[in-house]
Amino acid sequence: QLKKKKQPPGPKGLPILGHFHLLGKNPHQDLHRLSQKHGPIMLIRFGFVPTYVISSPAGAELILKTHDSVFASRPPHEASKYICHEQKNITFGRYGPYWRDMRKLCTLELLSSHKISQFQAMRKAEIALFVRSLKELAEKRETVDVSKRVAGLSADMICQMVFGRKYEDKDFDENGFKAVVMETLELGAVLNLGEYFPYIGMLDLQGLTRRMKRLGRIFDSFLEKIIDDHVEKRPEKKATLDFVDTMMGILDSGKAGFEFDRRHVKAVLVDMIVAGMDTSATVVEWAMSELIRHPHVMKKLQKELETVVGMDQMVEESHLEKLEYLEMVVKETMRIHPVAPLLLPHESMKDCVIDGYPIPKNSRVIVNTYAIGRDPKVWPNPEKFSPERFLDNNVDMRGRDFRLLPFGAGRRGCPGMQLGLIVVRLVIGQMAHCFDWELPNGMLASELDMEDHFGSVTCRNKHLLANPTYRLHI
Ligand code: HEM
Repeated sequence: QLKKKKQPPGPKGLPILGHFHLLGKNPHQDLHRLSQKHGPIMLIRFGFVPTYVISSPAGAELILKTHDSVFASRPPHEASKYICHEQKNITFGRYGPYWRDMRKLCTLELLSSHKISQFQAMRKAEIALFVRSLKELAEKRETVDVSKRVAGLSADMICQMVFGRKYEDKDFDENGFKAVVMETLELGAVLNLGEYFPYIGMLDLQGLTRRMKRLGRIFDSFLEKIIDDHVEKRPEKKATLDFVDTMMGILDSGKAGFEFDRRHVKAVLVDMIVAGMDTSATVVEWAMSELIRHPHVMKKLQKELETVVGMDQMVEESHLEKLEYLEMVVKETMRIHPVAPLLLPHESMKDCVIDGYPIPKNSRVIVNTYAIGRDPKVWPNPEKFSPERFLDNNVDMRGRDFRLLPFGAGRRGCPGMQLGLIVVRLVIGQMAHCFDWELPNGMLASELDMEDHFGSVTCRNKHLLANPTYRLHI
């Protein structure tokens, strides 16, 4: 029956290869351009795998809400196979009882409001250290590598939640902690021909399998060591259990109620580090870039901070609720610069009809939130950075409004959203409150390079450099 229906439009592909050749370094932008020509539901082919690209709020709603249960799986993912014990992680887990149980366990035990609030004091302490070190650089009139500093702060915060301590680069592997996480993110997003052409996969022409196996070994020995350390030092005396303590407690108690051993713990720990670390840092990096490029927006935000927080104290988490303009700045940043512009790939588990078009079982579906965020039919004047567009309209960014989906929506929506939003609002608010920022060497706002670097997390292509000046009265 499906075969009789008309396929969605799409560009002309090459025999066998399909459409690989149409995608360059920033595929979200290439797909955006193609969808402007071919429409909001577009069919392309990577090798033998049909891929449906959705670029409208109505299309996204059909995939992530109306037919959520059909599209809640992930395609095979080589990187997770090697690094996360045969895709036993949540991010790339295939839909099924194991993924459902594990996701529920993480949501309840690791990413709940209760757990997040237990780490509030840690976040406060880390951010105070961060501000102090920026203040020292400001006094010396030094230029700050904002991207690098924010990534460092985010890594310190997530490592303390997950492992109970910070890690210096040298503790991890000779290449450094950050470098290993970055390589994992890169391999997680790379177009891996092996996933599309099984025989080519066996040849490993891109050398990816070799790199993935090596990363898998590095992560594994690092995590084994950490787990052993935790098991040795029983956590009874600890006031706050980190993620390793919590997971090992569940493992020891045998109460998980599903297959749950060290492999599963390790796979999920990789998830938490990789999904939690650079996502939040990248939102902050983009927000600071836009605030520096738009001084009137920065001023308005600082005014709000002056009124709500005051110049004689730093921003606290308890202030966040009242910082409405800050919330609008965060929404506007994620509209124009979604850190996961194509979300993560979804896969259909059954044949389904979407807007009259047949989508067969085992197809890939990509929701292009970058295209939705820049569609003039959805957002008037979409290229303009203007937080005021969210004034008095209650557009939700938490998965209820399909015009703005920085965290996805539905069964596969981001389970770390609450934590991510606290961190990004707190760090952006703090940076704007404590400092004025200027581009270095008299660079004009219009000269700041705003190019994307696509990956599992789509960040700035070039680091953001800026000069801070301290502005608080304490
Ligand atoms: C502001 C920061 C963040 C943003 C913008 C973000 C965004 C996203 C997006 C777009 C997805 C994919 C949704 C889909 O495929 O439909 C996702 C999935 C996920 N995120 Fe986040 N995320 C953030 C922070 C975090 C944090 C802090 C954690 C945990 C520590 C986390 C853990 C996860 C996990 C485990 C998944 C996979 C969910 C699944 O496949 O079931 N994220 N995130």
